[in-house]
Amino acid sequence: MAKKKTERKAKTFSEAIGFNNILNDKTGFILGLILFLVAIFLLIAFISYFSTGQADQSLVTELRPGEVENTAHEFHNYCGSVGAILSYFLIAKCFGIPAFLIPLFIIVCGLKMMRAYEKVDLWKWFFGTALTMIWSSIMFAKFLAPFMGDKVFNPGGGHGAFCVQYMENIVGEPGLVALLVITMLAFLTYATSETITFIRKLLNPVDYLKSKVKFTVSEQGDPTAQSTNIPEQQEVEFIADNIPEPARKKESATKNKHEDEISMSVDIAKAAEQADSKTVASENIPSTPINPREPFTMWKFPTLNLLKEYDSDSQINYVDKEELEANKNRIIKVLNDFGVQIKSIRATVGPTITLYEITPAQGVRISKIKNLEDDIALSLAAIGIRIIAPMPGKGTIGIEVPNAKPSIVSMFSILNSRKFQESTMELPIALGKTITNDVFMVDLAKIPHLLVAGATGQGKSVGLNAIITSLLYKKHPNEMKIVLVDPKKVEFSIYAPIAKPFMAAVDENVDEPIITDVQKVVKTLKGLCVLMDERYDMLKTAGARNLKEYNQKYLSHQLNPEEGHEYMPYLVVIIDEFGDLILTAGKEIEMPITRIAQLARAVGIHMIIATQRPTTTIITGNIKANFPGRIAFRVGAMMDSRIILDRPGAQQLVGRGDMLYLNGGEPTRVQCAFVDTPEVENISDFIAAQPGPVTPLEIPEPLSEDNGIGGGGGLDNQTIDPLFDEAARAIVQSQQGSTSMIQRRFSIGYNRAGRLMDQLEKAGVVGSAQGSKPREVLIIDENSLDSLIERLKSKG
Ligand SMILES: Nc1ncnc2c1ncn2[C@@H]1O[C@H](COP(=O)(O)OP(=O)(O)OP(=O)(O)O)[C@@H](O)[C@H]1O
Repeated sequence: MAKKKTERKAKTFSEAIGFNNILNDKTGFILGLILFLVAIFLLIAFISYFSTGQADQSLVTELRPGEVENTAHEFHNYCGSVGAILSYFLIAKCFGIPAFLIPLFIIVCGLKMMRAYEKVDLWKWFFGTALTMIWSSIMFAKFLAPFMGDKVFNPGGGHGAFCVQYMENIVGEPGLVALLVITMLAFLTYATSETITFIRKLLNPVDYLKSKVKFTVSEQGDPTAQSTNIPEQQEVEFIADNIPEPARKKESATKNKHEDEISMSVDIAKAAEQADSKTVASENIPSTPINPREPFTMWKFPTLNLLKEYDSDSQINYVDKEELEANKNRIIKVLNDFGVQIKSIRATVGPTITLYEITPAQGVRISKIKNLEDDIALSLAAIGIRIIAPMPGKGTIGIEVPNAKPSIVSMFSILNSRKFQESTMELPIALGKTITNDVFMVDLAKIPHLLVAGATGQGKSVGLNAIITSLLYKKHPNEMKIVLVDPKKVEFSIYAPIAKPFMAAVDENVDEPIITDVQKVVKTLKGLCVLMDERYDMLKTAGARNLKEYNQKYLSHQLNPEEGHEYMPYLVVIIDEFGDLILTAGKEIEMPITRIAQLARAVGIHMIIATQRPTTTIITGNIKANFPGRIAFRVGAMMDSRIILDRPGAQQLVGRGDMLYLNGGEPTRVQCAFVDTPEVENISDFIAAQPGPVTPLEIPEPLSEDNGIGGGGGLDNQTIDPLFDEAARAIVQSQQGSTSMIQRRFSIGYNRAGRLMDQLEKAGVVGSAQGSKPREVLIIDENSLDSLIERLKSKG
C-alpha cells in the first residue's frame, strides 16, 4: 500500500517535471515569480502581435543573422524581436488566438510554485488547457477564419488550418463539425456532470417546462422557500471533487419531475486528520519521580505498519451522485405522496451510510413524518434505513440510508488519526468512524463497563478486536492487564502470545490465561472480587479516591512500597459469549459480574461483556443497570434492540460493523473499524518478541470454594438477624426484594430492615440496591432457599 501511495504521488505534475527536487520554499518562490513574469511578457507580446504582426512578418520569416539584436529597432512588437518571433511562432504558426492559453497555464504554474495556490492540480490544468487549445484552434480555423479578412494570421493558427484541411479531405465538412461537437460534449461531460442534465433538458424541453409550472414546494406559498437552502457552491464543490459517475440507471417513467426542483446540499465528510508518526503512543518517559514503566522502559509500542491499509484510507468516502439524487427524489416523492412538503434536504455522506436531513415546510408536524417511517423505508427499498424524527438539537428529520458501495473503515486509518494519537484518555478505545467521518473514541475508564451485543456475524468479534487493538497500541504492560474469557475457545486464541506481558490470571491458569472453561471463569471472577476488595483497602490506607489518584501518589513517593503499596495497572475484563456462560453457570456468573460492575470502577477494573443472544434472561435488569455503555450491532428484531439499547434502532442497521453506541443520551451510529485476524497476529507477535513481564499478573485466589459472592461470604453468623430466615422466605415467596415490605411484614424499623436486606444480599438471596427500585430476587423457589440456608448454617 505504501508502495502504491508512492506510485500515486510520483504522478503529480510537479514531481513529474522535477519541480519537487529543486523546490525549497525560496527557490520555489523565485522560480514561480520568474514564470509569472515570463507569462506576462508573452501576453504583452501576443497582444502587441495583433497590431504589429503584419509589420514584423517579413522580418521574422526571413530572419538574417544579427537581426535578432534589433539594433536599429526594426521590430515593432512591444516585446522586441523575441516577442515578435515567439508571437509569430505560437500564434501564426501553431495555435492562433487560443495560444493565449499558454501564458495562462504558465501563470498557473508560477502561482503554484510560489505556493499562492497550493491545491491547484497542475495535471488537470495541463490537460484542460492543452485540449481546449487544440480544439479551439481547429474551431477558430474553421468558423472564425472566414470573418477575419486579410489578417496576417489564421485565427486558428497553422495547426488549426492544417487540421481543418486534413479532416475535411477525409470526412468532409459535416464530419468535421460532428467531430468538433462530439469532442466538446465528451470534454464537458468529463468536466461536469451537469452537462448530462443540461442535455437531457435540452432533448425534452416540453416535459421540463411542464414540470416547472406544476411545481410548488412551500405549503405557505412562500416563493423564496424553495431556494433558501440551495448552497450553490456546495454543488459546485461536489462536482469539482471529481466524483465517479457510474452509469445512470433507467429512471421510472412515472417519476415525479418536481423532485428535481428541491436542490440538495451535499456534505462529503472530510477524511479524519491523519498523524504522521509510525507509532501511536508516546514513548516519552513520564516526569514523575518513579517511572511506572520500569523495568521495561524501552518498551516499544506496536507500529502502524503491522496494520493493513485499504484503498479507502487515502480517499474520502466514495460518493455516487446518481445514487444521492435517486434517493433524494424517492424521499421527496414519498413525502409528497402523503401530502408532506419539505423546505430543504441535505445529505451527509459517511463511510457506510448517508444521512438525509430534511427540513419540513412550515406547518408540517414532525409526528406526521414520523408516522410515515415505514412508507419511506419501503419506498427506498433498502435494508438499514433508520429514521430519526426529530434530529436531537435540530429542527430536522434524519433519514439514514446505506450506501450502495460502503467503504471499509480500516484500523490503520483510525489509529493513524491525530485524534487517537494525541488522546490523553486513560483507556482509549477507538471504535470507528461516525457519519461525518470523525474518529469515534471513548474512554473505557469513564464508561466504565461496556455491553456489546448483536446477532451472529454482524461484527461483534471484529469490534472486540478493535477495542483490544486500540488498547494495545496505547498502553504499556505495566499500565494495563487484560482478562480474556472465551467460551468459544477460538475467538481470543490469537492473543495467546501476549499472555505474559498483558494478561492477568489466577494461579492455576497462569500457563493458559485465556479462560475457556466455565468453572475457571467463576473462580477468576471471584478472584477479581477479592482483588477489588484488596485494592479498596489499599486505596483507603493511601487516602485516595480512585486508582488514578492512588497511582499518582505512588509515583510521587507518597506511598511506601514496604507497606504493600505498588503501582496498580488497569484491569480490563473481556467476556465473549457471555450469554453461553449465563446459560451454563447462571447466577454464579452473574453475581460476581454484577458486583464487579457495581464497585470496581474506582479501583480500575473495567468489564466488557459480549453476547449474540440479546434476551432478558441474559441481559437482565441487573446487568443493564450496571453496564451503562452499550454497543449494539445489527439484531434480528426490534425487541432485541430494546433489550440492548432500551429503544429500537439496532434492527435497522446494515451489519458488517454498522453499530449504535449508547452511553446515556441518544445513540450514535458508528461504522466499526475493521481489523483482520492477520493484523492482530502481527501485533501479538510484535509484542511477544520484546522483553517484558515474564508471567501474567496474578489475581488472588478466592478464599474458599463457597466464599465470596452468593455463598454467604462476609456474613457473620454471630450478628445475623433472628428474622433472617423468615425475611428470606417472605421475599422468595413474594419475589419482591423491597425493604419497606420487610418493614411492614415484621413491624420493624427502617434501619433494622435495611440491615436485614444487606445480610440477605451478602447471602445471595437478593441482588444489590438499585436506587428506589426493589432489589432483584436471586432465589427462584423455596427449595433453593432451604439449601442455601442449610449451607450457611453448616458453615457455622
Ligand atoms: N467493521 C467491519 N467492517 C467491514 N466488515 C466487517 C466489519 N465487521 C465485520 N465485518 C465482516 O463481517 C464478518 C463477520 O464479523 P464477526 O466475525 O465480527 O461477526 P460476529 O458478530 O462476531 O459473529 P459471531 O457471533 O458468529 O462470532 C467478518 O468476517 C467481516 O467480513
